[in-house]
Amino acid sequence: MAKPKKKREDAIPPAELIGGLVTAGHGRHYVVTTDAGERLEAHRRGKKGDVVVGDRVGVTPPVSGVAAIERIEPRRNLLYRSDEWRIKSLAANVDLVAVVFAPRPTFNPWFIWKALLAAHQAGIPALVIRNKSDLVDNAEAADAECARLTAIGHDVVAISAGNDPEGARRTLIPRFTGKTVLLVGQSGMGKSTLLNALVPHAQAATREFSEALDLGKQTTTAARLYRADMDDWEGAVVDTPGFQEFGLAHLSLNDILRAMPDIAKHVEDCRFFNCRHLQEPGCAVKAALERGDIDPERYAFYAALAPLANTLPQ
Ligand SMILES: Nc1nc2c(ncn2[C@@H]2O[C@H](COP(=O)(O)OP(=O)(O)OP(=O)(O)O)[C@@H](O)[C@H]2O)c(=O)[nH]1
Ligand SMILES: [Zn+2]
Repeated sequence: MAKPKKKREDAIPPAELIGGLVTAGHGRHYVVTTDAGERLEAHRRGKKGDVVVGDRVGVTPPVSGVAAIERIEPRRNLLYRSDEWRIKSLAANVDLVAVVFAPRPTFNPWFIWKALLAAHQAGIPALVIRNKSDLVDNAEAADAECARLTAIGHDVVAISAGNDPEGARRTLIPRFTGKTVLLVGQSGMGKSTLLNALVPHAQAATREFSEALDLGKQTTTAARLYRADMDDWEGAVVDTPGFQEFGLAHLSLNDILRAMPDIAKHVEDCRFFNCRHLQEPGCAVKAALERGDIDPERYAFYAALAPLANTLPQ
C-alpha cells in the first residue's frame, strides 16, 4: 500500500517562513504583503485553491520574484457568497462587514439584506452605511430603509463620502479602528469613493495589485485588502469590486431565520415544529404577516430564499 504523502506544510519549519497577509488574488496567483510591508507575488504551494484574501500566511523567500505560500494560519472566520452552482470564499478574518447603499442609483434592499445574512452566518458583525446623504432624489426611500433596518436591530450610519469625505471619516474611523472592514455594495453606491476617503493610497495600491496579478484593465470580482496605517486610524479595508449579486445558496433555513429576528420571533407558535413558514397550516409567521405584524417585503424575501436553502453541499 502506498504511504500517505507527507504534507508539504510540515516540511518547512514555520520559523523559516516569512509572515504576511494575502491582500489580493486572481486564480491561483496572489499578492502577499509581508509583516515588514513588502509586497510579494505568490503562488500557493501545490496549486491548491484554498487561499483567500485576508488569510495570514507563511511564505518562502521569493525565488525570481515569486514566493510560495506554504502555510495558512487558522482563520477567525470566512465569509462566503454563492450562486446556484458553487460556494465562493470572499474574504477571511474580517471583523466588520460594512454594507454601503445610496438613494441613487436605485438600491435594491434585498442586496443589503443578503449581505447582512451572509455576515451573520459567518459570525461577523455588520454595519449599514447609507451614503450620498446630500442627495434629495429618492432620499425618502433610503431613509425608510434606514428606519426599517434600525427597527430590526441593525446598526446604521449616514455619510456623504463624495460630498463630505472628512465627515465620513469622522463617522467611520471610530468604528473601523483596529479592524479589518469588508465593504460590500451594489455598483455605483460609492464604495470606491468611500475607500479612497478612508485609505488615500488605495488607488495606487489597486494599480500595483493589477500589475502584480497581470490583470491589465481586466476587472475582477476578487476582494482586495488595503491596509490603513495612518495618523488617525489603523486597520484595513477589504474592497469587493464588481459584483451585483450576493448569492446565499450556502445558508440553511436556520441560518436564514437566525439572521431575521423580525420573522423568527413568531415561529414558536407554529403548529409544526419543522414548519418552514411557507405553505404549512397553522403557521404563526403567516398569521403574523396577515395581521400586519411582519413587513410584507421582508416576508417575500424570506419566502424567496427559504426554498433555495441548503441546496449546495455544505
Ligand atoms: N452626490 C454624491 N455622489 C457620490 C457620493 N459618493 C459617491 N458619489 C458618486 O457616485 C458615483 C459612484 O461612486 P463609486 O465610488 O464609483 O461607486 P462604487 O460603489 O465604487 O461603484 P463600482 O465601482 O461600480 O462598484 C460616482 O460618480 C461618485 O462621485 C456622495 O456622497 N454624494
Ligand atoms: Zn410557520
